Amino acid sequence: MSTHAPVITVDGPSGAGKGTLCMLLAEKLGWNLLDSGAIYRVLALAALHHGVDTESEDALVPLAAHLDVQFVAEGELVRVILEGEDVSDTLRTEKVGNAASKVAALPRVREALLRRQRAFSEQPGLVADGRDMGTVVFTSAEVKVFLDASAEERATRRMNQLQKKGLDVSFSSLLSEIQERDYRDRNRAVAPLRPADDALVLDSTEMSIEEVLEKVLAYVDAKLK
Ligand SMILES: Nc1ncnc2c1ncn2[C@@H]1O[C@H](COP(=O)(O)OP(=O)(O)O)[C@@H](O)[C@H]1O
Ligand SMILES: Nc1ccn([C@@H]2O[C@H](COP(=O)(O)OP(=O)(O)O)[C@@H](O)[C@H]2O)c(=O)n1
Repeated sequence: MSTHAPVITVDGPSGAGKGTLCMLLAEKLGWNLLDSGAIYRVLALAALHHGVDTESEDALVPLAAHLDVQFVAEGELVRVILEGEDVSDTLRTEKVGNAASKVAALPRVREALLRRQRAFSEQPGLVADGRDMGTVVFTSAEVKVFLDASAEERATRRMNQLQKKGLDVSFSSLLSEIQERDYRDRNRAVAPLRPADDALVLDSTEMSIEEVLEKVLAYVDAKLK
């Protein structure tokens, strides 16, 4: 049995900059990284591939328990392999994000994915990105951050991100998708999106990526001392 590894949790809504911050933190500290949203996305995609209803808890639980997924580090990128197929690009679409937030609202589905997420906690430490990392999955984490930003700023960031990939997207449809997903994530009965009582809450609306990283690194230093 391995000794306890320290954990930093970063929770918050879509587009707040969690993935970016977690990647930079993991790189800087040389720690492992858990993108828990990718696990919910993979499950949603597996359901779509197998024609399983994304609202049927009974059908989704066995799929969640037997998910054949691998996360393969490739330089700075992590490739996601589902049932032998590289699904890294498909996974990031809004369609899959939206389906992920539907499967993620089902209590027994969340339960089935808990162990898989906790298994990422290995030496020398873990940076965990999600919605309930600090409130449910790693409640005794040494450092907890809740990263937020206004919905308009998050939709703008997502639009720029998609445009850089050559995708044509409308701001208004992105904003309403983000608002719909926020509402579902914040109001579900199990593991709703909210800051842990002991989390540092950071509103990044007016902050650059560098400013967010600097502030969080200073907080991590102070907490781990
Ligand atoms: N503080 C920030 N200011 C401006 N853009 C940001 C900031 N943080 C992240 N971004 C950009 O916003 C987009 C969404 O960030 P991401 O890390 O994927 O968010 P999340 O994981 O919370 O959904 C990315 O293109 C990223 O480069
Ligand atoms: N720990 C987590 C992570 C994601 N999720 C769900 O999975 C969806 C996709 O998560 P994500 O982190 O990949 O989404 P983005 O923030 O990248 O848009 C979210 O909208 C949540 O509904 C969750 O319920 N719990």
